[in-house]
Amino acid sequence: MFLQKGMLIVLSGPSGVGKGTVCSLLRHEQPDIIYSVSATTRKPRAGEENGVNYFFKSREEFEKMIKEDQLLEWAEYVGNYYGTPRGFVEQTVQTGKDIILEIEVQGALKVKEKYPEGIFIFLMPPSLAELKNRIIHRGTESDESLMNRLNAARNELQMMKHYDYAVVNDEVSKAVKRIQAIIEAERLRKERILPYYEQWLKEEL
Ligand SMILES: Nc1ncnc2c1ncn2[C@@H]1O[C@H](COP(=O)(O)OP(=O)(O)OP(=O)(O)O)[C@@H](O)[C@H]1O
Ligand SMILES: Nc1nc2c(ncn2[C@@H]2O[C@H](COP(=O)(O)O)[C@@H](O)[C@H]2O)c(=O)[nH]1
Repeated sequence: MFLQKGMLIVLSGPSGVGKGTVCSLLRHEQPDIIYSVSATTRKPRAGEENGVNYFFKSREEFEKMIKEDQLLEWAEYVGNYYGTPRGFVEQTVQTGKDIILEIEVQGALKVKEKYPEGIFIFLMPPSLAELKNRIIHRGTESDESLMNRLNAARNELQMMKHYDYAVVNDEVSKAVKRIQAIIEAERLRKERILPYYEQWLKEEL
């Protein structure tokens, strides 16, 4: 647990919904937001770079990170570990900058337990059939991984109720605009409304 200065934003949702795609455009549109790079034991996909897309680790290295409490959250997802390096997130919010974590649902709910002041956004597919199309057309998964990811998606969709916001990714640019509206509203609440509210409570009537 750490004292919040910048906002911690969690973007989560089932595999293939478009979290990475939406985050790339958001990153372009909103360069003031910092992106957390996760650690994983998954093998790199073509074009992925260590330290840019993920910090790629062996299972032993990842388990050492868990033991040394280096991760803010971690989860085992369809056979691999994924986790958020704690130090970078803590330093970023301490310096007053907003950070976004693009993570799956089990990990997001762990962050919510530790850090309920975070902003939790669930990215939804227009339909399950479209979700399946998107993972297939990405062309990165084996048949087994595809089935595992779709099975996980059914459970993950039920966890949507634990999030602050649900955003449909029908069109990438529209989804990004919705997320930007959420971030703007949350910034206004935090910077312009909460400080006055605390002041009013101290006033003598
Ligand atoms: N709004 C959209 N309409 C059509 N296709 C989309 C849309 N958003 C993303 N896609 C496509 O869907 C596929 C999955 O997107 P992406 O890799 O961003 O998903 P993800 O949620 O990050 O997946 P994972 O959790 O597995 O990393 C990609 O091929 C991407 O181009
Ligand atoms: N709990 C966490 N989940 C993470 C993290 N980084 C990424 N992810 C999620 O894992 C799945 C699979 O990712 P893929 O790159 O293999 O397709 C996806 O939902 C990611 O968002 C993390 O640090 N913690």
